[in-house]
Amino acid sequence: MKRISLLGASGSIGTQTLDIIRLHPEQFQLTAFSVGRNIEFAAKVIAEFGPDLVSVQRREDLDRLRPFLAHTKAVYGENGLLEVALHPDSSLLVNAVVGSVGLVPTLGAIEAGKTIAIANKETLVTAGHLVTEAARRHGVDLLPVDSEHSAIFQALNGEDEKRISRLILTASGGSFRDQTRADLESVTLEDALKHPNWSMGSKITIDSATMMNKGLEVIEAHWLFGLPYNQIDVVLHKESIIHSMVEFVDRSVMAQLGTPDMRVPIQYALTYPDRLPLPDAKQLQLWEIGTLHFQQMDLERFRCLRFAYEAGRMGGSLPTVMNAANEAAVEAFLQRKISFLQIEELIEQAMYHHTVCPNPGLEEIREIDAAARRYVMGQI
Ligand SMILES: NC(=O)C1=CN([C@@H]2O[C@H](COP(=O)(O)OP(=O)(O)OC[C@H]3O[C@@H](n4cnc5c(N)ncnc54)[C@H](OP(=O)(O)O)[C@@H]3O)[C@@H](O)[C@H]2O)C=CC1
Ligand SMILES: CC(=O)[C@@H](O)[C@H](O)COP(=O)(O)O
Ligand SMILES: [Mn+2]
Repeated sequence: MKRISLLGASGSIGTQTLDIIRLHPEQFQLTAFSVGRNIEFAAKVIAEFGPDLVSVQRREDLDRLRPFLAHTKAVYGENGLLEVALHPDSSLLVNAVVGSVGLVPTLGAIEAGKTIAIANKETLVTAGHLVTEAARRHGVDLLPVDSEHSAIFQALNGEDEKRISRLILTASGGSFRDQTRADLESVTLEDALKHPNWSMGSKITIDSATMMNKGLEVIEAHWLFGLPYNQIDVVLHKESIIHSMVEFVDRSVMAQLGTPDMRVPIQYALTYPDRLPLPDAKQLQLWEIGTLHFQQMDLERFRCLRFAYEAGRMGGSLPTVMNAANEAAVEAFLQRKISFLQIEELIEQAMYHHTVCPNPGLEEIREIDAAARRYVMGQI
């Protein structure tokens, strides 16, 4: 029996993780979980799974949750996320929270020797050097949940990194893949939230539309698989059937395919190195799809992808700034305070304005993250 702590249970990845736990009650048990503001959902999870611990984002929400607690202890805020991650009975942390708020609980769980199933890419982007170094020191596995990284992990199948020549991430192109830059001047929030292939939380859906999602994923791949940026490529593949590829030194390319369904990589991270059936996942029938399309990425059309390569290559605190500026700008777009194209303008300004700190520690990361958010808010 694997006992699981789950951060971000009420989100898109969180609810699908609960589906997997529900599907295999003999394999998995939910020990502790967090939500943000969705208290009704937390009450349902407590009634169904009877976990030991729940964390909510805000202290004032504890009163709303109290009538549903029974034997479940309730905590709140960033310390609450850490307490969930550190629950002594859990051996696995599924980090499905959105944003760099996931960093401290991830580092805490690694230091406590727990396996990490990581969906929360912002944590790896903002402080990949700290997370991977802590995982190495404590002998902890970082198991990818993100579909592209799970695809690479599966295609690698334990091969030594010396035999890899290139990682090839696929990008759907997001909501505006067929629009020109001129078209982007007048797109709306509603348009941006319509992802062609995946149903996901609002922040990542906007990231897909700006192509920042792929930028974050390039940096995530660098940290998870230890390859330099000149060995990480992106190809536009509008069907999202090939989830990513690995090219080996002999030019052989391994790809992982499947119909778009996040429960597949989530379940693989939970069962690794084993596999379990997922009977109601739609079988891939290539004849139904007929044709798969591929296109070279245009880094002027998708400027956020260029920013991410620049931030990743420069390293130090620049990825922290890019990530925090993106989080703040996307939040402002979701609140209709800025236009779609202002997201990338604000990120570029924040990166330009920052003096890079070469090897930031946790406290510096937190300060630089907060400063980048303040900078973006000050420009709006
Ligand atoms: N959705 C997907 O298919 C994929 C997602 N990812 C990554 O997984 C992560 C989660 O994405 P997704 O599930 O789509 O996001 P959602 O927005 O659907 O869910 C986010 C979760 O985090 C909680 N949350 C948000 N802010 C805070 C906070 N400050 N403190 C505590 N909890 C908070 C939310 O709580 P509440 O709703 O209760 O307020 C919710 O449970 C992201 O990093 C994303 O990039 C990666 C690959 C695919
Ligand atoms: C499902 C998943 O992993 C998302 O990150 C997805 O990849 C988004 O698609 P694009 O960023 O390629 O549009
Ligand atoms: Mn992805």
